[in-house]
Amino acid sequence: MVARTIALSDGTTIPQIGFGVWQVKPDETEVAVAAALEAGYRHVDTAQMYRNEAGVGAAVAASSLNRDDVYITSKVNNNAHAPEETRASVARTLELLQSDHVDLMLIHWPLAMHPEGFVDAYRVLVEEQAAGRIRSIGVSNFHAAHLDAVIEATGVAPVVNQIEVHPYFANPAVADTQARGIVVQAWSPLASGKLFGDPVVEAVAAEVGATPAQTVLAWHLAAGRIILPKSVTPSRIVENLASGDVVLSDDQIARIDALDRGEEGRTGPDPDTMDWRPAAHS
Ligand SMILES: NC(=O)C1=CN([C@@H]2O[C@H](COP(=O)(O)OP(=O)(O)OC[C@H]3O[C@@H](n4cnc5c(N)ncnc54)[C@H](OP(=O)(O)O)[C@@H]3O)[C@@H](O)[C@H]2O)C=CC1
Ligand SMILES: O=C(O)C(=O)[C@@H](O)[C@H](O)C(=O)CO
Repeated sequence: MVARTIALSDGTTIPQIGFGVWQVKPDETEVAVAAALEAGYRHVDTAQMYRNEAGVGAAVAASSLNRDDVYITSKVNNNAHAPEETRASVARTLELLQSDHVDLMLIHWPLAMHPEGFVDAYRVLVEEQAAGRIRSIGVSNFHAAHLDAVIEATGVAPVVNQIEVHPYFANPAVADTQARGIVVQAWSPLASGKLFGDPVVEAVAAEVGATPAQTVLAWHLAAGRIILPKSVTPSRIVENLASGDVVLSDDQIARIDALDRGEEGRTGPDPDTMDWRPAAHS
């Protein structure tokens, strides 16, 4: 398959298909990421919150690939927005990844009850980028006001905004993000599995001779979004990467677009009310 990359506003590029590892158990992460690298993925999406950065780092280190052949994203945890905590958390991420840099570091959630914290954390990411420990800076679960706050405070625009997007939730934040020249990364691109069995998805999949998962992922790719499908099943890991070869017609894309359920389609928290602070970095 053709390796797809997307150009980011800071002059770097990112593979359009990444391997997501939320809910991959820490002791199963190295095996899952090794399978993904073997299948041909060159982009892994982890987070301090997932407690599996060590498995990602171990898989890359044990592979025959060079560190620079693999694009790794992590995310600052919700309990690390104070500047000294952000700095320490980045250092811990690099230690766990066995690397002197992370390709992309995101602010994971803006947090509804602590509106200033994410701006402080973002300022630290700008410093860490200048020091070479972070190649690119991004955000996650940001709405328009959050995006404007970090851009106004630092003059540095995030290169990506990782948000929930899938056929059941088109997410108005997509347009707000793209209007600022920021690339959208779709989290839960398969709606965490809730799309399987949908008659429209099944019908389009049959028409193009692809699986339902590949069809939904191809729908995202056609819109220019980065996707982060997660699987611990080796055959699905291979199947999902092959979505890059699936081509949908304008009519098929429009039929999948029409599945949007608005806010009812969300599978995860709303960033405007999300205020969860998990336990400290492992
Ligand atoms: N920034 C944020 O706040 C968030 C980021 N994310 C990111 O997005 C990634 C993906 O999100 P996630 O919610 O895990 O959901 P996905 O939409 O990727 O769906 C994953 C689920 O679908 C199943 N699945 C995967 N591929 C197939 C297939 N080809 N056929 C049938 N079933 C399949 C998996 O099962 P199995 O593993 O058993 O094969 C799993 O149950 C995360 O890993 C994380 O990187 C997610 C949530 C929030
Ligand atoms: O996976 C992530 O990155 C998350 O932030 C999620 O765990 C999120 O907190 C959630 O609950 C999604 O349903």
